[in-house]
Amino acid sequence: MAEGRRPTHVHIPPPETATKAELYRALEAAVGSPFSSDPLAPDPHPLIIVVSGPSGVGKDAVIKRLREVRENIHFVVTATTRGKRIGEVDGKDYFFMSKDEFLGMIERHELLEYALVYGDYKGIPKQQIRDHMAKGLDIVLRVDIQGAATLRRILRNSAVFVFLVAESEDALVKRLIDRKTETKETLLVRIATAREEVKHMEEFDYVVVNREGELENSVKLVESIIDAEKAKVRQRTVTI
Ligand SMILES: Nc1ncnc2c1ncn2[C@@H]1O[C@H](COP(=O)(O)OP(=O)(O)OP(=O)(O)O)[C@@H](O)[C@H]1O
Repeated sequence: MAEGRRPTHVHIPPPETATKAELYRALEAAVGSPFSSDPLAPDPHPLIIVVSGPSGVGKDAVIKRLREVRENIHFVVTATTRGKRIGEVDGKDYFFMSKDEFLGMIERHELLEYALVYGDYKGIPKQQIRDHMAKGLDIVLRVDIQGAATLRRILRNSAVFVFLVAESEDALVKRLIDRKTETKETLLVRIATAREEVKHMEEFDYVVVNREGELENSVKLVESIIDAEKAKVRQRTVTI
C-alpha cells in the first residue's frame, strides 16, 4: 500500500451511523484514489475443446446436447468425403464434399488436420475456427483418436482435450449395435479399433464416462470442464 500518499486528515464516519455513500466516499478519500470498477480478473480466453473417444461412445450425442444447453460455443463442422447418413444435413453435421474438393483444401493448407478414416477423408477447416474465436466464441472439435493425437501435436497445451469413454466394452458394443448404422464387417473393425483407442486415454486432459442412459451427466461434466478452464489463472492461448 502507498502509505506515504494516503491523506491523514480525512475523517471516516462511523460505519454504524454513516450512509453507504458517505462511508464509500470517505474511504475513497482516505485511500487517496477512486475505487475502480474495472474487472479484477481478465476476460477468459476463447477455448478450443477437443472431444474425442472410440467410435460409438456418444461423441455426437454429447455434442448435440451441449449445443442445446450452452451458448457462446461454435461447434466446428468437419469436412468429409464420406456419404451422408440418413437424417444428416450438409453444413450442419458435416461439409460433405468430393475427394477432389477435399484434396484442393489440403493443397491450399486450409485444414488444421485431416485423415483418411475407414476409407474416407475427414478434416477441420481452419478459417471456421479463426472466424469464431475472433468473435470470442469457444470452439468444440469432434475428432477420432487419430485426429486428437494429430491435434495434440499441433495445438499442444493450447487446447483442452476431453476423452469420452463408455463405462465398459460391453456397453460400447451394445450402443454400436443399437445405432444400426454398421455392417457386420464395420462393427468388427470399430470394436477392434475401440480396444486400441482406449489405450490413448492418458494423452488427454480429462476423461468423461458416458454411462448408459446418463447422457445428461456427461454433458454437465463437459460443461464443468469448460467452466473450470475459464476460471484458470494461467489461461491457455491459441494461435492457428
Ligand atoms: N449415455 C448414453 N446412453 C445411451 N445411449 C447413448 C448415450 N450416448 C450416446 N448414445 C447412443 O449411442 C449411439 C452412438 O452414439 P454417437 O453416434 O453419438 O457416437 P459417436 O462417438 O459420435 O460415434 P462415431 O465416432 O462412430 O460417429 C447413438 O445411437 C447414441 O444415441
